[in-house]
Amino acid sequence: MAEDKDRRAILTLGSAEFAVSEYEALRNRYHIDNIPLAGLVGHAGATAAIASAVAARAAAHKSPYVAFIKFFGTGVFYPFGADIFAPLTQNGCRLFCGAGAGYDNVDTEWLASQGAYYCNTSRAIAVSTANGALMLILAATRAASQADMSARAGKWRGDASTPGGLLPLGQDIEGMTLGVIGFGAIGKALAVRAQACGMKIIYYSRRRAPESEESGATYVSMDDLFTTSDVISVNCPLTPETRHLIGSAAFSKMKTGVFIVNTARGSIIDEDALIDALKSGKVSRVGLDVFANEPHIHPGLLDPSLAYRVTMQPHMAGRTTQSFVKGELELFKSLEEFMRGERPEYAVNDPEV
Ligand SMILES: O=CC(=O)O
Repeated sequence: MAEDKDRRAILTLGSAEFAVSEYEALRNRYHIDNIPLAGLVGHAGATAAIASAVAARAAAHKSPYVAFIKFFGTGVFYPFGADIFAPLTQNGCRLFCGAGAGYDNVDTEWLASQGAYYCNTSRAIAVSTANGALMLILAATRAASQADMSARAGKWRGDASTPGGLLPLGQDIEGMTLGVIGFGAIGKALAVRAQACGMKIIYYSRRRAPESEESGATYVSMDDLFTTSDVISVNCPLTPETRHLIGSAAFSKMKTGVFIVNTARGSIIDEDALIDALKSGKVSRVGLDVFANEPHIHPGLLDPSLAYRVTMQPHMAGRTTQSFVKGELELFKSLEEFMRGERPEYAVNDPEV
């Protein structure tokens, strides 16, 4: 093994737990320091741990970290911006990779201003998240939440004393129009799956996808998507433009009885407006994997008068063993590309220097 001084140094928050042999191979080529997650408390704890790892390396006269990886399980330390990353960027770290698709809690613009890349792992979780969205589409259309509550309460198919009363018949999605908002890797994977179930797919995204990637889905305006969809699935990133994209104005354009599924980010939907739309019957049922104020869930969605029309999960759609293996491999791919002096394929920003 090369002397430590010859090996470029990487700092990680957490450690690989899925693509373990590939990680061991990296350890032979690079010097990797891990900050263990156990015992690390909150954003302040992670900030202090990174600062102290950088300082310890400098005190030992070792070359500074050139790359930083945050593994799965580090969402609890959000947000990741100047305060947490400055000790690294100030010492020349120019690659930041994070497990997961969303990067709404990472200041990628600030990293770019420091000359650093941020790379996500959105392809890795595309299949699992699309499967999770399809599961919620089926759950919403088949009234799965109400059926589950009724069975657990010993009420079989319900009665007047069960929230929602007698269980409604489910609705088959075959022949329904699915409106997909956001047509990245996840939206595309969902479109293919929903089509296999006989749905007609329309989508809206900032840019139309190349025809070869549309898999038969039709590009429409946002308004057309709102007015013609029987089921709407949110699959776009959370940005200042998409915050509360689905609010009272959007609900007023939708078909009465529409089904809504969100596996992207909670704040893309205005939850107060969603609760009003559920109460008025504009929205029939929803499948929610994400919430505006995680891990807290809007009390209106938990209220027994509505809960039976809401299938919910604690942000699980992208979390499978398989997607976590792929996610770690994507982190390593970005690292290797950067180490070879290339622009990493999964970089989401453009470093300024
Ligand atoms: O929500 C999950 C992710 O962003 O990876």
